[in-house]
Amino acid sequence: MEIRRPLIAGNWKMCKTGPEAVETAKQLVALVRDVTEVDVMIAPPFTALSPVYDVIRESPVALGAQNLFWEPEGAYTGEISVGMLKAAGCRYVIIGHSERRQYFGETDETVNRKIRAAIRGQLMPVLCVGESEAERVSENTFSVLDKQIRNGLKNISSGDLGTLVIAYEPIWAIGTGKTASREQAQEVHKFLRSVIEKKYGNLLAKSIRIQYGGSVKSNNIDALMQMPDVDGALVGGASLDAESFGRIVRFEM
Ligand SMILES: O=C[C@H](O)COP(=O)(O)O
Repeated sequence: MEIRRPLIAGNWKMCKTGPEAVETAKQLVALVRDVTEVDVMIAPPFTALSPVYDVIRESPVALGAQNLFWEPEGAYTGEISVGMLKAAGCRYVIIGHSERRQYFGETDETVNRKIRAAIRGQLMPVLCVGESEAERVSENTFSVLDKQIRNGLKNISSGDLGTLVIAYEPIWAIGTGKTASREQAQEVHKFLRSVIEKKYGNLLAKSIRIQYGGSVKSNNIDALMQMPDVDGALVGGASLDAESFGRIVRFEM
């Protein structure tokens, strides 16, 4: 039986100071207070995690972080551990976003270490994968994604995969206004599910949630969510405004 609870997540990237994030979180809570059928998550910058948690703790909105470091503590200037994220109220953590791969040198190997640290610390990892425009044009989309998933999930057993979410974010669609068509998204999500099936079996493949990300807006979410293998969205720009993100959370099928 395939019952996957949709997960709509807002990645606020390097936007909003603490007070600005608190204000948006308050507006969002008022808009989605009665939402019960969808999991909602927002990932503000590190500096806003604790104050935002104070606003959302009694609401359906869960807190996520945008990154972590795999060591528990020590001399790692500028890094944040799983324990710190949990103490700040986080339940989710986004790992391997293409911006981190592109600008901060993250590789499949570091992504894998971060995923394993999140699982060890009982944070729900959102593993981001996606192909560039050149990789799509040269028809390498599937091989690129296959490699990102297999390397990202190296040495992770099926027992550990339970809470992991995959976010498919084609790089050419991020912040460009160029959304993948719902058919393109479905084709890739189905492929990703088949990769999980080969590695972990049918049951896990059917239960794992796969989000789409890349220029998701209030006017395209409904079409995307109608596709059978699209289980939610990882939203950037359109999640910065509570009204527009609230509408995305209330997608219509
Ligand atoms: O994590 C979110 C994605 O990078 C999508 O960003 P976007 O909705 O601004 O295109």
